[in-house]
Amino acid sequence: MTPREIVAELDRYIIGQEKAKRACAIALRNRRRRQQVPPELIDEILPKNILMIGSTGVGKTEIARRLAKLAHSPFVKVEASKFTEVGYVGRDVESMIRDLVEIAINMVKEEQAVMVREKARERAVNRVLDLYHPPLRPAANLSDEDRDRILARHDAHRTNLRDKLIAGELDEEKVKLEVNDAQTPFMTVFNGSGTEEIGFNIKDMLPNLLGGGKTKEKDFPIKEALQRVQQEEEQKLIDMDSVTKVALERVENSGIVFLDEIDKIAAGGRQAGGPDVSRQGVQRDLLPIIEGCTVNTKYGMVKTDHILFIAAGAFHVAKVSDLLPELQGRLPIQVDLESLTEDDFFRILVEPKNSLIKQNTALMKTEDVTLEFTEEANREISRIAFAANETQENIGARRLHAVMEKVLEDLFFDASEMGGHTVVIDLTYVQEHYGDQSTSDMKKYIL
Ligand SMILES: Nc1ncnc2c1ncn2[C@@H]1O[C@H](COP(=O)(O)OP(=O)(O)OP(=O)(O)O)[C@@H](O)[C@H]1O
Repeated sequence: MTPREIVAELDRYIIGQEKAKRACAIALRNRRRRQQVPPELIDEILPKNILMIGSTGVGKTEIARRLAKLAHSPFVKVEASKFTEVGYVGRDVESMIRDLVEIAINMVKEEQAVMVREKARERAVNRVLDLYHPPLRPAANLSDEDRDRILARHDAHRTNLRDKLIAGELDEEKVKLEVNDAQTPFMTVFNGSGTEEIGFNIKDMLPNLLGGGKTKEKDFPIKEALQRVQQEEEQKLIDMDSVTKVALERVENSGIVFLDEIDKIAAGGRQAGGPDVSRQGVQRDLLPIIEGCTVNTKYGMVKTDHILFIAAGAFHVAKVSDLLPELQGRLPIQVDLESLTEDDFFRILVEPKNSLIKQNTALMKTEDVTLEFTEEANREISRIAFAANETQENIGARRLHAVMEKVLEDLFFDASEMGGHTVVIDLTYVQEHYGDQSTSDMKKYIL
């Protein structure tokens, strides 16, 4: 996609923040451009990583996440303040690459699962049918004629059952499945790096010790049995070697890491606590990863050269210049995100493809309740959210979620008994349902 197309696509979800959207679109395109230049030049061209500066809830993560979705990129969001310098107890910075790989593995596995789903479903139907009505083994002393006749009848019956099974008519019938009887003990292994991987490996190595080898039979309704067996068959059909290969390639060539709260590891960023030296240590550890190095993961080595890093922070206390100059250099594209206005709130409420209004309307539809918001109601919700941010903590557009939840609380409670009705959320509805003195007389609003 060209930067223009990327921005147009981002516009469908994110209101305003034009500069940030442009910067991200350019960075994404430049990564591709850099991958295509002659190899001897690649090292000369610094990757164009981004630093987004803006308060909480103004769309920083949303832009990065949407960008990743557009590019089908593995995406991970990590908080820089959670890291500790190598050699100290806690998460080391390389773990973000391991997390990214894990995400990519799941992503590719899911894609492959979709491709083998039909085949897995067919196998699951056959297996569950065998359990429900096993194939017949006629007695050996029968004449050929009798055997053929019995088999034909049995087959016809099975075909009939098969159709019923597929049609869901046998969903409530029971079959026995073997299930793993493992009671995996809760175990945490602390060490400086990659805690999660060590826990995992021990489990792999010593399945019997952890009861992983034992199975027992259990009754399941056919509907659930089908799902379980299908999942099992999907796992069998998925080629893990190819999943790993594709996932590693995808991380290296199109991975995106969103490094939030980068300001908290800057010198002068008071919130993080701890001495400035340790925060500087984390910054130093970040340098090689952002610049391009090789990280060892349990799936293999990963080169970080082409991973796109988007760092973000509010920089209310610390300043960008408090970051190590080398780190600033690795984040050459710096963009300020604007604070959102009341009008932005209104647009965020209604315009995006996944806007809160659309989400809640869809939720209500599942109860056969039609929800209609009037423009005045949306204006009022935006006004309340904006005012709350002024008087309380400013949490950006997240405030809209909080206000909306409160406004719709009664409705969410009652909706299950209101099927077939239309509810109009107008100005008075919002005013009456927001705030502690909500006078929840729903009847007035039901059409
Ligand atoms: N400009 C915007 N357009 C549309 N939705 C937005 C915008 N800004 C924020 N939102 C919505 O608000 C919520 C929070 O936004 P987001 O996660 O991007 O915050 P952020 O700026 O990354 O803050 P933080 O650094 O605290 O994570 C999201 O659900 C998002 O949908």
